[in-house]
Amino acid sequence: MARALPHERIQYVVEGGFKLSGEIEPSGNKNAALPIIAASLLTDQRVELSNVPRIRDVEALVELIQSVGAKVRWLGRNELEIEARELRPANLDPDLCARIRASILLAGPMLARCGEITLPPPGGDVIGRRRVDTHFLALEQLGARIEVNSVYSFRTEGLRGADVFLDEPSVTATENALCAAVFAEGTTILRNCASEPHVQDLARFLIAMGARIEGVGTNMMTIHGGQRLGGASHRIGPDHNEVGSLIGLAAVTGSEITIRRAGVEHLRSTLMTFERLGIRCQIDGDDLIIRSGQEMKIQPDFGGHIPKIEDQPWPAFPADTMSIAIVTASQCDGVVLMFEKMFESRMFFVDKLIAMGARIVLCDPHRAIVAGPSKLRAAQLESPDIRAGMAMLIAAMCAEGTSVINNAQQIERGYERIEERLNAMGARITRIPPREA
Ligand SMILES: CC(=O)N[C@H]1[C@@H](OP(=O)(O)OP(=O)(O)OC[C@H]2O[C@@H](n3ccc(=O)[nH]c3=O)[C@H](O)[C@@H]2O)O[C@H](CO)[C@@H](O)[C@@H]1O
Ligand SMILES: C=C(OP(=O)(O)O)C(=O)O
Repeated sequence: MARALPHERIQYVVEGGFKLSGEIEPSGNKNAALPIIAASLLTDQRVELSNVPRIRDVEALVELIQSVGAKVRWLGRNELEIEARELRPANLDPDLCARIRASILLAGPMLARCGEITLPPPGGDVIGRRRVDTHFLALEQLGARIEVNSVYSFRTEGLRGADVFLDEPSVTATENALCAAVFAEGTTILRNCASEPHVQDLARFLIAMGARIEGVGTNMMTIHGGQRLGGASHRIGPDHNEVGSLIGLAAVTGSEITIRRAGVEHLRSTLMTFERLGIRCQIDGDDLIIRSGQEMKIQPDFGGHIPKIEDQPWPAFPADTMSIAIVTASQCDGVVLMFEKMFESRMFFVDKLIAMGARIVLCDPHRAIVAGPSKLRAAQLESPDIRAGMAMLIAAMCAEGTSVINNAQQIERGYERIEERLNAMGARITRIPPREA
């Protein structure tokens, strides 16, 4: 049985009102690293991954793949070596599986390599109902039998290609189906699939291992399966949600920063959304420069109508950047409707922003009207999930006084050494307990 990661409780003490300056590079994308680590189980050869974010979700998934027999070694702070010569489809720690959404990503690769796997239900951010139906739909059509009790048992006598229409473009279900399909005999067509940068990154990794995949970056991928996959070296792409968080943070604190290697090709919808809030970033190659003194004026729709910022499946504005857009809008001049269509609990954290002085009306679980700008006061906060936690950190950094963010381990599920990296640019965040050297 894997050694469970401790449930450490972490607090950030944040002194507000300090401007940032300097350069920062986003970490590797959490939601790319997780499926790519899981997909490393598809080969018995050596895989080397770089730019792997050293975050809690990654540490948890690393423990899980070790518990099924993979040999894993950190070669450097962000370099991971994985060798899955022999795998056994057992011994998964239910507590660890329940902590991360990505534990479900073991289904496709383990079905492919071992023909079976039993998984306790996955966890992840508590932001509303998290469906697994699309995973079952896709894997069943690719030849798996699935029994659902208190655990999910997946079994197959042999995966085979199929023409699969996903009932929704689920990110992790697309990733599971992709891993199963590259191993399956024959051709698979995945229709209505997700195409987020992390899905594309996984596909590129699989191609580097020898898979044949067409349509990467679109909502229809064709996979010619059955190739024996080999080892590969792969660099995880930058985290566009972290870039969005840094843009919001720079704007509300009136800072001037440069985000190096920002992965500009994947930022169009993000940049467009911040422009709607009156925040313009300068693109310089793959770097982004956010100047101080942004206009911060919400751009109305034609005719002066109240504009709407809504998340949608890729390539539209990503749902995971919505909480950041909300806190940023609270510091901009004007009114905007924020519309989050996916998770019914993700917006509840706005009550904390309201308590800090933000002018927000939560209309229903999916819609909030934000009227800005408002002066924020320091507060005692509790981070419910990764992105709300980051939004609170941003609020605390532009508030007057010293705030305390409890449950900051949630933030650390997705953002690597964030207090250290922001402090290097002038922030005043104290982590309790301090990090071990
Ligand atoms: C480990 C991992 O990768 N987690 C991500 C993954 O979770 P996860 O894969 O669990 O989320 P899913 O994609 O399955 O679920 C979200 C569903 O809502 C749909 N949808 C999305 C946006 C929108 O505005 N309206 C809408 O209806 C999506 O197309 C999808 O069908 O994808 C989510 C949606 O991007 C992200 O929040 C999570 O961070
Ligand atoms: C919802 C998120 O992650 P997860 O799916 O891993 O819970 C997120 O990254 O914002």
